[in-house]
Amino acid sequence: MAQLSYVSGSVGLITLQNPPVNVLSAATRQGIMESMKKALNDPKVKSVVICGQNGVFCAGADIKEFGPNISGPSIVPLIYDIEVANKPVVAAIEGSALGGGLELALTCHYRIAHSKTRLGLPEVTLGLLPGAGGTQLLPRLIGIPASLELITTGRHITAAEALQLGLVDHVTQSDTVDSAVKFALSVEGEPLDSRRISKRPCPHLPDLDAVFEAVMQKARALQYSFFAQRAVGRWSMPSGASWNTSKARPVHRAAVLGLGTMGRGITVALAQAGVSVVAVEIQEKQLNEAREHVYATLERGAQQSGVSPSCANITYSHDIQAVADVDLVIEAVLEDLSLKEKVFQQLSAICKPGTLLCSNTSSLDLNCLASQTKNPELVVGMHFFAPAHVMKLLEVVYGSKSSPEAVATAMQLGKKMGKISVAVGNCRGFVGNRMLKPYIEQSYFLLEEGATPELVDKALEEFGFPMGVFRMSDLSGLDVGWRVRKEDGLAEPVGTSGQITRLRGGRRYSPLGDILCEHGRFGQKTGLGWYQYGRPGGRVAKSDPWVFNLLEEYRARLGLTARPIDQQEVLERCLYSLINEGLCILEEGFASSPEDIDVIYVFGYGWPKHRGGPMFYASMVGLATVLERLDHYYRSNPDVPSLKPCKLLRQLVASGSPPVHKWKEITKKIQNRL
Ligand SMILES: CCCCCCCC(=O)CC(=O)SCCNC(=O)CCNC(=O)[C@H](O)C(C)(C)COP(=O)(O)OP(=O)(O)OC[C@H]1O[C@@H](n2cnc3c(N)ncnc32)[C@H](O)[C@@H]1OP(=O)(O)O
Ligand SMILES: NC(=O)C1=CN([C@@H]2O[C@H](COP(=O)(O)OP(=O)(O)OC[C@H]3O[C@@H](n4cnc5c(N)ncnc54)[C@H](O)[C@@H]3O)[C@@H](O)[C@H]2O)C=CC1
Repeated sequence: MAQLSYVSGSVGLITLQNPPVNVLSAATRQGIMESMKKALNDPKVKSVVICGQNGVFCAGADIKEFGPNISGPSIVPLIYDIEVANKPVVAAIEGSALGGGLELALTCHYRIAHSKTRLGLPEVTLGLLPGAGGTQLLPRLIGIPASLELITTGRHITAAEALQLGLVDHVTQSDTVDSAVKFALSVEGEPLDSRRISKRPCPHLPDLDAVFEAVMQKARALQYSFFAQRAVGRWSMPSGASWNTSKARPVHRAAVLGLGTMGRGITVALAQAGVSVVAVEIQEKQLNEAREHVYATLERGAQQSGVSPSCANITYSHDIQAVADVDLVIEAVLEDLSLKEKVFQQLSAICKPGTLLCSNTSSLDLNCLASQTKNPELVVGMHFFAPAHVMKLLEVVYGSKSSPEAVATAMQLGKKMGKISVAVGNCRGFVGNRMLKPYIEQSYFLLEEGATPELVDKALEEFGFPMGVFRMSDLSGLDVGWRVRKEDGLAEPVGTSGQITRLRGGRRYSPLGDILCEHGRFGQKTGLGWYQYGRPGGRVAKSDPWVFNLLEEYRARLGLTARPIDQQEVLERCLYSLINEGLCILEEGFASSPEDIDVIYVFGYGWPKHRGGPMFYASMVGLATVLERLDHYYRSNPDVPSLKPCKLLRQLVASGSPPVHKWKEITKKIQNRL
């Protein structure tokens, strides 16, 4: 299971031979031990190279061997013997060096890796620690912060990253074993003391406590997130109705109305949950496309999960009368109030008594829709996120007349569809989109003041968002917000020579997003937005000089001088204004707990899970700090109301900044609406 051969006169080549991935089975460990012994005792051998057969170094311990009766030589003395060897030992790493495989490489005196190699300590994913030296050797080689990250996440890294970290000595594009043999020849006879990692001191870090505290905070945030995810199921409404006093109705048959982007995803998610669906679309072309799209998505999903597709459960129609006998309808027609009002009138007339009428609206007033029906208590919002069959989050929106039973039914259906459902009140943008508004607004203001989309996105991506605000806006389409701003009377044509006003209704307003849309730059779909994408539908964002010119001209037209803006300011302004809005929502009672808000942000908006969510993050940063910074920014921007710290934030700070799970005691006292 490990073979010793002799190459280039003085190199002993030990090849692990345990296909397919050369795991350290008992026989392989035995083989390595015996080959090492032979090579070290052989006077002809001046250096040793260890490699794996078939282009794979070693995938670690043989997981199949784990159990009470493990036999063969123990890995720790084996590894020790390699490190203390008095001839240089070089690891020739190809394919994978994982777990015990990487530990084996760490005991060698030198490491040469092929550029396509992946390295890592994935033990944590198996419920183990890298106990064969990994926890001790890696920090001595690459430092504590990088080791902590690799050990606690189990992340695999590329050879390029390993080289950058100092984990390998050299990366090659050519034959790894050849390179390692040449290298071994070049170091024969050289002193080895400095190459024995266990003999090195652990790198000194002046702020070691801070490093460990940051890791502990991450762990606390993940634990918080785990419980928050479960807490949202225990929903309550301002009336006092809650999950344990309200019974959900069974939903066997549901209808989806409007088979555009959202309706298709919702149809897929319902079918996958085993609910039979009546899918209704007025446009013949859209209906046919939707049928194909839904079928293909279900097929793909079934292939991946190994179950048979649920297409038999779906019937398609272009006639709204087809919804007459369903238990629940999810309306997903265009975002147009008069159209939706008409649709709700029709549904109320057609559906059998007791049918729940849900809307997927993202911004319209649910009470207006409910008022069009005979039974407004049966109307709730089911706000899915695109793509609806993938995204985990569902906001279940209750209007002023929604019955607890209707809310319970939508929550239960969401759960059945594999969603994390959060019950929220009916305010503009509900919870998630309402909080997004000040976040986006601040990012525009930062551009006016001197930032670039790249700078803002970098700060947010390094914070942990998968995409910064500008890349995200390009992905979801800039025209969507533009349409809403036009309807709200905010967006006015700017043109090239007209006067630009930056105050609307006494508030600061940035028309930058509107200017982009006036130029037909709607984001990825048009190939141009805050970045350029090469072609309509392109996905790779590249910096666009056109945007830089626009920003310069815009500032010049307004007499603004660009100033340096650092990442800290980006984070404070974008995140604290979003947090402030979340606290307003809590204060006003549109969300019943900080956990609800955090779950919405983690599962719907890419907030990094290891930072818990906006409310948890605020408490980690310190509510007093958030308050002080908001006060600071509001003083210099009195025309930006979203920077004005809300009452709840002041009260929380005045009460000694209690931990998140104690906020309810304070919010209960000041919730004054609904
Ligand atoms: C006292 C002695 C006790 C020792 C105690 C020391 C403690 C330790 O040292 C701790 C450890 O190493 S724990 C193991 C850590 N290593 C891993 O988690 C790597 C797991 N493997 C992979 O990621 C991929 O297979 C990999 C990326 C490597 C390759 O991916 P591919 O997609 O190319 O191939 P797969 O289809 O995944 O795998 C091919 C076949 O190999 C089997 N296999 C992979 N890793 C194994 C492993 N570590 N142990 C046992 N079998 C393993 C895999 O199951 C598959 O087999 P078949 O399903 O039969 O084809
Ligand atoms: N696109 C998104 O990312 C999200 C959209 N939403 C909301 O979902 C709803 C739908 O949005 P999209 O799917 O993006 O729109 P879309 O424009 O892709 O699809 C709407 C579909 O409704 C059809 N339709 C219009 N009137 C109809 C009627 N009377 N009966 C049956 N079908 C009718 C249209 O022909 C069209 O196919 C909107 O309220 C939107 O605000 C909610 C969350 C995210």
